Amino acid sequence: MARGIRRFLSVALKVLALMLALVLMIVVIRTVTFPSYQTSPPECKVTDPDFIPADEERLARFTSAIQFQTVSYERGVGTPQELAKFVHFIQKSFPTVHGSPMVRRDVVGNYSLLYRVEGSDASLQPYMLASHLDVVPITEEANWEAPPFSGQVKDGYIYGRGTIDTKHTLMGSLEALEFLLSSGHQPKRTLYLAFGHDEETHGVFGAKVISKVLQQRGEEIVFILDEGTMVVDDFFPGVSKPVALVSVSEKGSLHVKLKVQAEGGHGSMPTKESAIGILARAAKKLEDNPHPNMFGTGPEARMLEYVATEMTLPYRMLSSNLWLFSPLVGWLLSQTPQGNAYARTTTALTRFTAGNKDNVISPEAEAIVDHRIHPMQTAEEVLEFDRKVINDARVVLDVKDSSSVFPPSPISPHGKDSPTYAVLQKTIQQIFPDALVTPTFMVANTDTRHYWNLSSAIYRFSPSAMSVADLKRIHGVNERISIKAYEKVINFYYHLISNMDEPLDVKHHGHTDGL
Ligand SMILES: CCCCCCCC/C=C\CCCCCCCC(=O)N[C@@H](Cc1ccccc1)C(=O)O
Ligand SMILES: [Zn+2]
Ligand SMILES: [Zn+2]
Repeated sequence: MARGIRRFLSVALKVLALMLALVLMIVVIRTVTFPSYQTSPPECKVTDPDFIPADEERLARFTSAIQFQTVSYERGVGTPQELAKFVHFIQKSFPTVHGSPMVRRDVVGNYSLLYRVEGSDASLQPYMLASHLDVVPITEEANWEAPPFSGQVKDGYIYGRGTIDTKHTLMGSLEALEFLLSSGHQPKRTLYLAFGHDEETHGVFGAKVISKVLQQRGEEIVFILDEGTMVVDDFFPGVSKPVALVSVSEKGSLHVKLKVQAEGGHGSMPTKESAIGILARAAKKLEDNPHPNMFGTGPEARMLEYVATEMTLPYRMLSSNLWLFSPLVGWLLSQTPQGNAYARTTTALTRFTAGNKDNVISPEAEAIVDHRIHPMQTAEEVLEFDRKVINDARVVLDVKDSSSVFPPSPISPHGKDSPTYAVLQKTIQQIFPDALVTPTFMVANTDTRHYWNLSSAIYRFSPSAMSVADLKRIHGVNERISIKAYEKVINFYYHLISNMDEPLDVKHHGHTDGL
């Protein structure tokens, strides 16, 4: 009997050792042979003579744009007078764009702008560059190094709300178009510029209406480029080069309203539990029980695979073997707020409302939870998960409103077989020759959710470089962009518009990516 067990154990150990050796062999082979998704940068770089300098005039136009306080507060609550002034300023600042017979400009939904620049070849499908006119409100004004609507230049940086979200892309694309049209150039392919005025409050009066207008015109857009992820200097341990993150998809959204109604009364004679206490416990449970780590089940894995061959050995091994190491990489990512946003559906408690008097027990309390849904999850699954975690019938969970719930976006074509991704990659490499380029998804949302019906190739990329630490300036304190970075923004659009004069085809570089 004992001999039988010994024999069984010995065989089992041998099988285990064999399996381990096999796994190790696969890991090593994949690490060594993993395909490179990177191509060498094209010849033409930003130092070419046909380069638009951010001279005094262009800089002055940009800093003036920052001075318009085009704040969106809530759905339908914004700053109409500031928007009207900003729209007028744009018209005055780009006389060639606004005077050209090739350009049709429509004001949509009172303040949003839609430009159509007629291409010389009507057989080519148009493309569209999108941005937005509005900005989020100011927080912690006292902590800003320069007043938030000043556009002040300090140590080579322009400070102000909107400098990176996203008046830089709005003004940069207009500067590029103004330059091109002033030099007598007519693009071959028709180009739209679309600037919504309420992106920061769901875009229902701006981008949604622009989308309807384009749909009524029967437009099919070959690709759309909106604000989005950017070139990140310190992307991931083991990658020394900057990485240009092109978002080919976007997380879904679900804002959940939690509501508790309980007995109110005199503050001197409290019952055991209050609406505030019940709601606070429920909210804390949600914070303490995050949604499952789903790294590796969606398009986020591509983000690391595309740069795997450029990583130092240990990280290269992990990224080229996500079939095995996804749980470990997912855990590593979840250690920072930015990485965690790629790994799972996030849960943010953003509002908590209750009570209006120091000595009155509030009979009700409400909170809002802002979920951004991982591409492999649905809003229904997220709501169900929350209900189970809270497990308290006194807490009523509801979708806040219809505009705050939408699924993860479709995934746009990417990789070397996608001509639209390829033209973006080429343009990025012209402006950021050191950067690696990789697809990813957006962890925040953009106006593009209103454009899904117009194009199957929607990209979200802001052509400026920053460190991961600088990401908190977006919607935060001391939002800023360097003059050099703004210059690159202008030249990115200039090169992109020029590149779009060439036929959209695929250059066969590197290896097949199998996508
Ligand atoms: C491996 C880790 C690498 C980390 C790299 C991080 C890369 C950069 C990630 C994110 C970039 C953020 C881009 C910011 C764009 C902002 C767009 C925006 O703010 N949209 C609003 C729209 C909205 C949604 C809900 C209610 C109102 C408005 C948003 O998403 O909040
Ligand atoms: Zn934005
Ligand atoms: Zn924003």
